Amino acid sequence: MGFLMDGLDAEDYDRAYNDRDLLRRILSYFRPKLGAMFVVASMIVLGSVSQAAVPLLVSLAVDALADGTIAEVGLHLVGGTLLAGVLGWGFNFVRQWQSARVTGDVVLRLREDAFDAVLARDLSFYDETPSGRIVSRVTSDTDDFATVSTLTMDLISQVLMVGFVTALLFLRSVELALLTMLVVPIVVCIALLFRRLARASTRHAQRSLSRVNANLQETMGGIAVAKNFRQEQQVYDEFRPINRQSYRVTLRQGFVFSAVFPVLFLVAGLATVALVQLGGTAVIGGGLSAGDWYLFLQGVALFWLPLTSIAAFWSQFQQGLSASERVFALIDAEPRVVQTGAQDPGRLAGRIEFRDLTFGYDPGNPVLRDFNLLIEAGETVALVGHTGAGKSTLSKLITRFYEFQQGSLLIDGHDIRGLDLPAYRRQIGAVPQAPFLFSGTVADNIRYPRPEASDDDVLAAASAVGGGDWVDALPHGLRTDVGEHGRALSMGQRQLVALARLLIQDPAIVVLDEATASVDPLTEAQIQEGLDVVLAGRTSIVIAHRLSTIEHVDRIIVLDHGRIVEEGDHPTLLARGGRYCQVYNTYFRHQSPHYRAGTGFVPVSSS
Ligand SMILES: Nc1ncnc2c1ncn2[C@@H]1O[C@H](COP(=O)(O)OP(=O)(O)OP(=O)(O)O)[C@@H](O)[C@H]1O
Repeated sequence: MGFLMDGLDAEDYDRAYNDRDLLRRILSYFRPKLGAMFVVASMIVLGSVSQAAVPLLVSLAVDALADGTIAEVGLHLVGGTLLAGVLGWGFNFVRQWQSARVTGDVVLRLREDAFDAVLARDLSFYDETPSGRIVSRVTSDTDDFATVSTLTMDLISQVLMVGFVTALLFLRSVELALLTMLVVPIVVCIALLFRRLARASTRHAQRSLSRVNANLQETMGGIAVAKNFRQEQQVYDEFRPINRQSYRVTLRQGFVFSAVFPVLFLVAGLATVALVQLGGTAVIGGGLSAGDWYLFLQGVALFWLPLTSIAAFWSQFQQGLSASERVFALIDAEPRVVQTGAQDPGRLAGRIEFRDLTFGYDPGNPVLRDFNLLIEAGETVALVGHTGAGKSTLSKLITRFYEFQQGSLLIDGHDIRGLDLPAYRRQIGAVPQAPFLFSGTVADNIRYPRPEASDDDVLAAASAVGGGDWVDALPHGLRTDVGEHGRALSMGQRQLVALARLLIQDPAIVVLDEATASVDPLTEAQIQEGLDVVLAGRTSIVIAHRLSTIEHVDRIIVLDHGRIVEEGDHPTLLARGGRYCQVYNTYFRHQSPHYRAGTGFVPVSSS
């Protein structure tokens, strides 16, 4: 059991809604479709009446046969039965057509809402939630929700049908009708019990499916790495138990669902036997006509079918309910980054001040503790330090992707929490180590932050970066297709596109994570020139990996375990022989053009 449920826990943002809230929420999606739903409801009523009319007409025919009047009424009854059948088909057709439209529109809106919610989530949400699980919520869960609405319409139609048949049965024989009704509480109890089991097993099945999706998504994302290291077998070994778990959980769900039917059929079978016996005796004794008896037996079948399918309906209904619960939880997830105001920052000068700031991805385990740092407007600062020192963390706080727990972060003297976030972010140019390019042309990607930028603007930006020679080297210049994730361009070219994109954005603050991937010397020179152009006149925070960068910045900040252990410019820090020199010896020394293996160490004082 433990293994069966491994990894099927709820996500952090999952929540359980009570049935009433959930239904109210679902209904809010149907409210705009009231007109079409009215048509569907009318069709359901008319369809159920015409369906119930058929056995009634046949029972009249049986009575007419018994009392010899069939010759007079036969034709009418045949015509009536035919008409009821044709009308029933027509009503059903209109109902299906309209309900498909209602369902389609509702799912469309729900999926849009879910997608909007996904886009609105903070970066921390993506750190914690595998993307496959998110995809699963936006796609298959909204589909399951669609099933609920289709089934709900079916259920209403079934309930109406049961209502009509019950009325008919009571009209014919109160005793037999009461006997039939006796079984209803038993069926309802079974259905209710089943409802609980179904909901739990359905929830597990959905979670296990989203685990499969998440694993697939990650595998596809890292397939190149896996193949490089010949780790296909390991990837397969990881996938296998997750897939098998999904199989087992789904099987369990199937078992729960199928267990209910035999029980229901047994109850129905026993009731039918009793009715045949009692009804037959009544006909022989003359208390009931043959037609009525026929109507009863037909009626029981008509009566049982909806009841059993109502019980079976719970399974999918529960599936849809827990799916909608999952989608609503995604939509309602609380943002972690909370703005207390929406002050227009205007054009930023770019002064950044961390004041006694404490932050941890896990609040109980801070990465930065009472951290203080002042970066003046227009200053270029390089962050260096060993891996895990907190360099990226600083940049993520400046871009406001994460919420800090204590202290303050001031931008031009204003609390970052009080700024209009979209307006602030528009003035932050963030360049990750491996710049992400969207499918499209080089020009499309450069234009990305400002879609209305003219071709001349784009060309000017591209030319300003590294002299623009790199554009000529592309097969179709700016119209070159970059392929999925920019795969058609070299890493160096992608970086140049990202720099040109920054120029179009014209941010006040640039946060740049320098690429560690080595590029050829020409591209390296182009990137360096591009950087000089892009960073000029802006506040720049560079997570530095290149010697040429640290040699030219205004100030180097050496971080260690979330603390500033040294700061100053390159020559000063080198002369000091402190922590910077250790970092230099490890990461930058070998990038010197005069480097020979085992040489270039700067002395580090022992203190
Ligand atoms: N998304 C995250 N969730 C939890 N912990 C994280 C997350 N990102 C970073 N950390 C932790 O925070 C600490 C600082 O990480 P950070 O990424 O800022 O270091 P860094 O100096 O940028 O390292 P690198 O040079 O390797 O990128 C590390 O201990 C790291 O394990």
